[in-house]
Amino acid sequence: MIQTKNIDIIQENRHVDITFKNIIYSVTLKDGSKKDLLKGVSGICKSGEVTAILGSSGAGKTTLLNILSKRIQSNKNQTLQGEVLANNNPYDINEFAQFATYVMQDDILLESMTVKECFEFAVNLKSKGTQEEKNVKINQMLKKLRLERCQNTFVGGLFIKGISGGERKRTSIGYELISNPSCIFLDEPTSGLDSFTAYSIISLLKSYAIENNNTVVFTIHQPSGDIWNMFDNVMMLVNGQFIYQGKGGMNVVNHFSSFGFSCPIHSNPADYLMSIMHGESEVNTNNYPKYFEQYDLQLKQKVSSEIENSQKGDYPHRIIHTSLIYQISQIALRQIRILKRNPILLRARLGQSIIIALFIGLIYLDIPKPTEHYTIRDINDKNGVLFFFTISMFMMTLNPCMLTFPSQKQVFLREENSKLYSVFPYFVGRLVVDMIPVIIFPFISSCIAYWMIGLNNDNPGKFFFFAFVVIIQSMVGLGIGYLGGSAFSDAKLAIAVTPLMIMPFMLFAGFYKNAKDYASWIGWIQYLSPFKYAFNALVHNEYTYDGPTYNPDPIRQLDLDLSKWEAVACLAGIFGIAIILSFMFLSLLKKKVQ
Ligand SMILES: Nc1ncnc2c1ncn2[C@@H]1O[C@H](COP(=O)(O)OP(=O)(O)OP(=O)(O)O)[C@@H](O)[C@H]1O
Repeated sequence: MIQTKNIDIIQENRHVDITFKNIIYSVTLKDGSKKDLLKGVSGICKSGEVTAILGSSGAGKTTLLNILSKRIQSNKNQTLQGEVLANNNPYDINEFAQFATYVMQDDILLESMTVKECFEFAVNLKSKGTQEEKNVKINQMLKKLRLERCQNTFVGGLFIKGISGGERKRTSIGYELISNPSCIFLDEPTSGLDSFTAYSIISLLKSYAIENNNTVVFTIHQPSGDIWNMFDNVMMLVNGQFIYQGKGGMNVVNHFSSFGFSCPIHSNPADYLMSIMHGESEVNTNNYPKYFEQYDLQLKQKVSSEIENSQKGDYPHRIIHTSLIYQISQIALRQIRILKRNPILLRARLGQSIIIALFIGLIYLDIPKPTEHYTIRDINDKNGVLFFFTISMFMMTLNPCMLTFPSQKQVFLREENSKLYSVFPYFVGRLVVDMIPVIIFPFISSCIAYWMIGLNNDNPGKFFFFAFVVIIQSMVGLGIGYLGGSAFSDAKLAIAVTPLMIMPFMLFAGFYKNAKDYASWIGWIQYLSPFKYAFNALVHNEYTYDGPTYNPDPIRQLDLDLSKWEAVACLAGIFGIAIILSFMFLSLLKKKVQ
């Protein structure tokens, strides 16, 4: 056992043979019928080899890869039978992460991180050694993947211009390879890339397989001749069944020519085989029974004996326990970077806080105090501005949160799946950093508007309590943003629905209608409204003067019964509940994705 300051690692034999026996996977469709996606397939992916899973579109390649990486399990809509083993031992999704990693087809990376920072993040959380050793690893990976030139360029995305598609794919692969897993599974690592980049990626994977006897398995659509020659092991799927499995190169060609399907000279074997495999042509589908028959006759037995002779023993256990504090600090540091690198968003929020505060201040400029000549309209104005503050501060936090939380959620799911960290540190690391603007901006707005409006200045405590309530109300906006972002699996739905769901609670704040006047069948909703509690706290703070107060007493008129601290406690409670629920949804979502 090797101990480092932050990490515990147990490492044993690196070699892993993945075997699977008689995998039958079927799903129940919407109309209640059953569809068999894999029909009893068995096979082996050996260590030190590159295994390519080929097949026409919809043949079941990704499904097989997902089953091997334990992302598919039986549930009420799908049944999975058969065995998947690593060195003859069963494993689950958590054990999978101890010796293997999965690179999805979509490159899910944070757009405002540079290539090098992505590697640093992964290496810090999933690798042992001193910082110097880690730096060496990072530089080696950058060199291997030919990413040195763009190492300090942002990954980029919708809002930030970044690296090219090929560089992005290599970054995604490097992000997983840097922790040096024994097995790597990749879903279509070459899709959308030019032939040279595709070739360089497959040759990198080939050398990764050879170097340490690692196991490399990927799905691929239409490999070029050069790429085809690099496959050690080829699996070909048609309609959820194998038509070939065994050594690559000429062995595949020879197998098909043995029963009359000879590849024309000068043709790329992969192109030829795809042409006799795809299901669009009736000639092909008529030939499928022949392919299956020949597989059973010539290859099935060989595959079975290879499975029998596969490596036995334990698979490597790379148990990595970085401390919770370390994980939180890494996530928080990354969040700070993201925050700093979205200056437009930050400046927009700052501008918004100042402009809204000035605007409110000018509209409600110098409302007369109880000692001055005032009218009932002045009290109404004051109620209005206090209520408007509770809404604007809430929405100013909710909106940016709704914009960023769902997109980062995908990154979280990917990284959690790779066991870089768990839900709790992610949550805390993010929350701590997201709270910074939530505290600063409402405070700035309060500083400007409070004095312009001429709110209660009996003592400095009045202003600070006002700012405090406004900040907690913003925190509730953040909590609800987190809740919406984690409860809906679809980001667009979350952005569209969450603000709409919030609107009715504004009606129950006790401003538009007196708190005592709601019908009993619906009045209970007010107790769930953060606007009620924030408004209640602000009203109590404002209308409790040391000297004479307004007449009639606005607190009595509004029937807001809670004391200011009781209201603050309820507000903080809503924030706490929103955060806990959001944490639970994120944990559930994680399980669902697996
Ligand atoms: N949960 C599901 N419910 C219904 N059908 C499904 C489900 N998952 C996959 N399929 C269907 O199963 C078939 C195999 O899907 P899979 O994604 O494995 O194909 P593939 O070989 O990877 O195809 P492609 O190369 O186009 O990505 C497809 O027809 C797909 O539509």
